[in-house]
Amino acid sequence: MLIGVIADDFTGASDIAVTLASGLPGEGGLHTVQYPGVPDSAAERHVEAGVIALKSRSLPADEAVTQSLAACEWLLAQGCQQIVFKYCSTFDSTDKGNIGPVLDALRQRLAAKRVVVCPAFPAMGRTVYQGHLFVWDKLLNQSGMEHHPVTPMKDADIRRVLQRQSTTPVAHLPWKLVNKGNAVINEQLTQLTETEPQLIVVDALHDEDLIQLGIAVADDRLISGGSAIALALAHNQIRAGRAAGNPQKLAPVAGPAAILVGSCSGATRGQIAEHQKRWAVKAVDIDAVMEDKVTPQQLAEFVFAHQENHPLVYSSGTPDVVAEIQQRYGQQRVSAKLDRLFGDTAQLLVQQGVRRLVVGGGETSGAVVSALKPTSLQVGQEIDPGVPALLAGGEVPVALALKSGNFGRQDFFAHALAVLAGESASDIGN
Ligand SMILES: Nc1ncnc2c1ncn2[C@@H]1O[C@H](COP(=O)(O)OP(=O)(O)O)[C@@H](O)[C@H]1O
Ligand SMILES: O=C(O)[C@@H](O)C(=O)COP(=O)(O)O
Repeated sequence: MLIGVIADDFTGASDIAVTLASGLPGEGGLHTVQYPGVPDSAAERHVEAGVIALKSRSLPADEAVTQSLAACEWLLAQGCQQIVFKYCSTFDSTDKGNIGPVLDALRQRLAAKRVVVCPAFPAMGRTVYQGHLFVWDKLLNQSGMEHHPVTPMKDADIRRVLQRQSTTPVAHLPWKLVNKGNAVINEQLTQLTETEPQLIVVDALHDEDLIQLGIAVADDRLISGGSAIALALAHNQIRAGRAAGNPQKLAPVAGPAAILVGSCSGATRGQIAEHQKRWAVKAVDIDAVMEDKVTPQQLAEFVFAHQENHPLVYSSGTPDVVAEIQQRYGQQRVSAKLDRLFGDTAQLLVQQGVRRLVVGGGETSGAVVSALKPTSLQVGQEIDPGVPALLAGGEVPVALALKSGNFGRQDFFAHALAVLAGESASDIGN
């Protein structure tokens, strides 16, 4: 294994996995496998990039650190020369962690003097300029992320957000220097860290900035960012003659399907509304969930009764509704109950024959995949930016798509089911 990634959630893991598997256009990528949690045995020899998906974004910081260090040890034992810590392109975290504490711990473990921090993902409108994170034309704290149910983002200055979480000094590399290309970036990163280690927030507006940054840090032991930090990482390995850039293909999976959605983002709520115009949709009643009155069996019955209509089950609510529910029951209790319900439902659905599963939301995806317990996920074609088709091996293969809350076209859910089955969008009546 050449490159090892520690991802703080499951959708983020598949986002960076497809970036590594795709590589730069015309060059090919790395043979990439996503692991749900730290594996208890060695990776297969042909794996060039291993992405460990943790559900650490919402854990207390000390637990996130312990899990991230365990992931790092396993990746090092597989031979990785470079470790990437992948967090969200909207830098999802709280003042108590977890990005800063995990970076501090990994930096010490890997004796890294300079660690780049770049959540930019230009394909999805996330750019970093003057140390501030934008989502399209809005500052992060005015983008809707200020209402996130678990990690509300109320400050767009990534330098300030990170410094509140980290004991390592935070520096900044502005775009006017990034724009000069990889040699200048490399030189600047070294200069900034001459006297002491630093976490360096790097501006990036275009994919090309991230490609130049990726080339500049080719020999860094530890780097960090959103998925676009990996744009040039396959290129670095191919250029060094350590990888050949072979494409990866997954066989399509037919059979019963279900869509489970726990993301409350504006994008996801729009996608649910679009889905509802044509297909079968069921909202779960949160009060009933909190009183244990909603069972996986009920949800499975709905799914199997509507197989012809791409059945979708969701818990998602508007910011007002979410705030009210959280006030009544407590955020952690609500999330724990919903995670459990979606995980148990996914398990039952697969037992009863579901072979294609699309999930909306990072935490929700973590709950679903953890309940299914696949040992690894093969990475296939990109369904939409940042969302690949995945294949959970085992006795019965299950095709998965794990959609980040904020990602995906308007008709994502039906489109993803079609792609997993190897159909074109027109086959589902578009
Ligand atoms: N109606 C609701 N009220 C309160 N919390 C909810 C509701 N529906 C889902 N949640 C919780 O909101 C969180 C959404 O996070 P996640 O699944 O990661 O989505 P995203 O990818 O948009 O961040 C989960 O913890 C989920 O359990
Ligand atoms: O970087 C991103 O935006 C995604 O890869 C990601 O981490 C998604 O997290 P969720 O929005 O919680 O699904």
